[in-house]
Amino acid sequence: MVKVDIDYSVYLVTGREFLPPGKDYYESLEESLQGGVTLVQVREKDADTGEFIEVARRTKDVCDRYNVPVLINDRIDVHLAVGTAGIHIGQTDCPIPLARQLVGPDAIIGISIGKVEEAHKAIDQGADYVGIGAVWPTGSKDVRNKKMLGPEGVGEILDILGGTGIKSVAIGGIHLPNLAQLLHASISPISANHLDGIAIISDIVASETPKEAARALRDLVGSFKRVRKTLPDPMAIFGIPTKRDLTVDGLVTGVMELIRVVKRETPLVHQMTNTVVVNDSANVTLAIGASPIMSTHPRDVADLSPAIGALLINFGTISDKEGMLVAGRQANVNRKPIVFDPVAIGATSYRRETSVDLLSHWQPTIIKGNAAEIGAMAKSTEVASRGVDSVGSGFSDPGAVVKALARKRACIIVLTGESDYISDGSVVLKASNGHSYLGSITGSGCMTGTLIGCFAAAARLDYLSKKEAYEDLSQLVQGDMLLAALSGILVYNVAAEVAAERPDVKGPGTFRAALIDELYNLTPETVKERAKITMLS
Ligand SMILES: Cc1ncc(COP(=O)(O)OP(=O)(O)O)c(N)n1
Ligand SMILES: Cc1nc(C(=O)O)sc1CCOP(=O)(O)O
Repeated sequence: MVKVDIDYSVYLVTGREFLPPGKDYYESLEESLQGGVTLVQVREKDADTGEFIEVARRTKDVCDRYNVPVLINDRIDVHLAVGTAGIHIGQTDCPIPLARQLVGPDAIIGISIGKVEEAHKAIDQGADYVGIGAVWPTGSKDVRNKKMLGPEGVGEILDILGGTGIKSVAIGGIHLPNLAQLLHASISPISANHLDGIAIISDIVASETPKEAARALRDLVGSFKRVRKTLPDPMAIFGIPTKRDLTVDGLVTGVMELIRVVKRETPLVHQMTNTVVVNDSANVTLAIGASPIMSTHPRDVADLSPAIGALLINFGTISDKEGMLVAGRQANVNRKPIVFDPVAIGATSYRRETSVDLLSHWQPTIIKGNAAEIGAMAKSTEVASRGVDSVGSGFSDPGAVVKALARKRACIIVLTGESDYISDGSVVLKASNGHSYLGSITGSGCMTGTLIGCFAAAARLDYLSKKEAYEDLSQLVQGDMLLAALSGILVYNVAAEVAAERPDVKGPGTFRAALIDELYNLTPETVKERAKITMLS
């Protein structure tokens, strides 16, 4: 026997107990193979040995017709009796070295892991692949004694596996609506290693139409893997959406174009923001030519999602967490950019917990914060917070902080301050426009988040309007989100400079009104003339 070459893309773990009433197991299995399942594990928790062997044998007969390998869950004796491609074992099952002796060198051995230490052990012991879980809660297995990893936890484990040749699938609570989020957000921070596939019970087995369920999963995983393989920069977090001139001049030209796109397309920007700034946020949105909608009810936000261009979630006065959970999840499902503004996250444990909860439900595209907020997200002790403000002199190396956090969170990070720092995990930009009056009006940072949201919507629309563009279901967002973040920062700060120079501006009150006027009147050319950008890496 030779070790079979396995495609882990869509790995069906069987579960006869989860079939819809009246659905035959073998019929469901065959339909799922027709839909594109690439690997099958026979998992029988209640069958006695004879029944397990019979189910495994018939399962293998069906899978053989589709050239799809079969593995056996836990039971080496059943694998040996039926002659399947290998086994899947858990942490408390037969240890890998003994299993290897029993199954021989050519059988596939996969092991369940949920911790970094278990990943190291799987490497040392020569596993062929690992099943990383549980990603999310699931009704298919009692995982209450396990830590839910979330996509970020999966990414930490993927970094350990990077370069070892060991394949990886994620398991637990994976369904079509959260699949793009999982694939994107689990790209590992250091080596940009990504999942080879997903292991699924209920999304396929419990479906009345397993062929369609399997096909949708297969298309999405296939597309994701194809995009990753063809990236010019394999370390990039985002699939490169469009050609980009990565020079300061090129970026400024891109910002000028996005300013025009906002005015032309008037994107609808859904903002769940705090009560202090709702009115100002809506006004700055209108001033640059976008259209605001400030809805918060969970039912309302779900219905709105297909129509919006981008979503801003700012939890300055958290009163609508349910709505934020739903809105973010729907934005991921509909592939709309999400700007997350974790206002004063370091100030209270409730804010920290809420942030963890929100970010385990959906993947942000851009996180924007001041030094205290970004410091809290990066678990840095360099900067402390007082209410919504930062105290102290800031980070010693802000560029390194935003770059590392961008890789860890698989999103763009914007750090605001006297100078602003923006990173997509590869490039780091420093932008140094602005005026001290911005520190004297309330909600200044929140309005920056709003404008970044407007430009994120524009960047997506701009990309999708290009001749060569197509909507790729495996990409959480498309469009140049680094450029969107830079545009929001530049437009806001340049408008502030122009406003502050006006003779009628006497202090924060007149400045606030003048700022909205200058956002309204701002031209791409003025932004070009005044932009102070440095590329740090
Ligand atoms: C691909 C894959 N990953 C993980 C598991 C879980 O296996 P295990 O920990 O042995 O738990 P049981 O499946 O035996 O309940 C799996 N089966 N497949
Ligand atoms: C069998 C299994 N093992 C898990 C682990 O975390 O090791 S989670 C799980 C159940 C996966 O089922 P579903 O796709 O329906 O969520």
